[in-house]
Amino acid sequence: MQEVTESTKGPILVTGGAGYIGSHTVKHLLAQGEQLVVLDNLSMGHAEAVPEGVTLVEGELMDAVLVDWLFTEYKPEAVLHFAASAFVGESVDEPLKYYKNNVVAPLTLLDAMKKHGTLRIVFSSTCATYGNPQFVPMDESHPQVPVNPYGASKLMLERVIQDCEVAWGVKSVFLRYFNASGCDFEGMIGEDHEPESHLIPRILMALRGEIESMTIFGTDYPTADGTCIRDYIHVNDLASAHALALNYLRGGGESTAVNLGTGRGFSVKEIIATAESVTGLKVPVTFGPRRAGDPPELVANPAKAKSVLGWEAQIKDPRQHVESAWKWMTGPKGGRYSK
Ligand SMILES: NC(=O)c1ccc[n+]([C@@H]2O[C@H](COP(=O)([O-])OP(=O)(O)OC[C@H]3O[C@@H](n4cnc5c(N)ncnc54)[C@H](O)[C@@H]3O)[C@@H](O)[C@H]2O)c1
Ligand SMILES: O=c1ccn([C@@H]2O[C@H](COP(=O)(O)OP(=O)(O)O[C@H]3O[C@H](CO)[C@H](O)[C@H](O)[C@H]3O)[C@@H](O)[C@H]2O)c(=O)[nH]1
Repeated sequence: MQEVTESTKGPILVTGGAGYIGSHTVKHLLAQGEQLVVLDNLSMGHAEAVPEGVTLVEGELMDAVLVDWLFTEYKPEAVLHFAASAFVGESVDEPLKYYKNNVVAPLTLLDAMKKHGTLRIVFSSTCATYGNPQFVPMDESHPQVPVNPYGASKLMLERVIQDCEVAWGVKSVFLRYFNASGCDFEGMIGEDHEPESHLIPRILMALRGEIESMTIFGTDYPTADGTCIRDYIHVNDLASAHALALNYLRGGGESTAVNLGTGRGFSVKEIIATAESVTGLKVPVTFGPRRAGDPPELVANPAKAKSVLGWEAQIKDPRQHVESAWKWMTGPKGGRYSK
């Protein structure tokens, strides 16, 4: 591996850097002295989530002229590609939105990378590419048979990037995140989706009376308490994985795919109990049917991330996930950006 020094670090293009995971990663990379430019159409992201010192270009990934200009202007040496539509349930109802935004739009990005000779990409993939578990914990060799359009769209882009490597040499790290959760511990950036469909924010919104109750989607899964099990990975752990993946590629690492999870699963009911314990408040709960597209259990085997990238989750206790999300929601911004 080649050594990465300050002089070998060039600018990084971060698509979707104004979003939830992107903005936490931008904060982390900025603190490491990286030069960053964010492209985000602010469909889900927030200008306020992008820190001072980072250029935000508000625009559309699908806009070939804009994306070409970005590469000419900033000459990025690598791309962190977060921009996507990312709700499993919505993808079942609106598959075309997912195939357009998660497969078609990034082709513009890859075209520009090819044209400008940018040969490194870290791609936000997902455990949703695996589908229903054939064994748990799931390692990267688990068959990829997605059970929702979101997972299918992410798997398609993995394949597209692999084909581009054969054709013109782009090197990639596919980071297959499990369930991103929690917020930065300072409480000044966090998760603010409209609408919000993720479990922990929905629980906390119910606690704050922002919604009447939170609905548990399915209590008849083949799990100990009948609710779905997920591996909740703290957003700051995801941020540090991106820094390591970037330096791995800079050091000449071969293309690879790694799971990002803790290796431990928690049921929906266990997360609700954790939120009640952290806040001392009772969550108003209703019971609903299963949500289409939800596998019963998704838990990572994260061993490869450790051996290849030297990464391991540091924030494994779900209490810390809930505490940091609660801090964001009850902090000065009240869990919402002003713009
Ligand atoms: N949240 C999770 O649990 C999770 C798990 C696995 C993978 N991922 C992946 O991680 C990435 C980030 O997820 P997130 O939770 O931060 O989502 P997010 O919606 O908060 O962030 C995505 C960002 O991309 C921007 N964007 C979307 N389409 C765009 C386009 N066409 N042009 C320009 N900008 C665009 C949005 O405005 C938003 O700021 C996504 O690719 C998602 O699929 C998320
Ligand atoms: O109000 C709610 C919200 C969620 N859930 C349940 O909580 C679990 C987690 O759901 P989330 O919506 O928080 O997360 P998903 O597992 O659907 O999806 C997230 O993680 C995936 C990987 O598992 C994807 O990559 C995706 O981008 C990301 O949104 C699921 O069993 C879901 O059915 C509820 O019971 N009630």
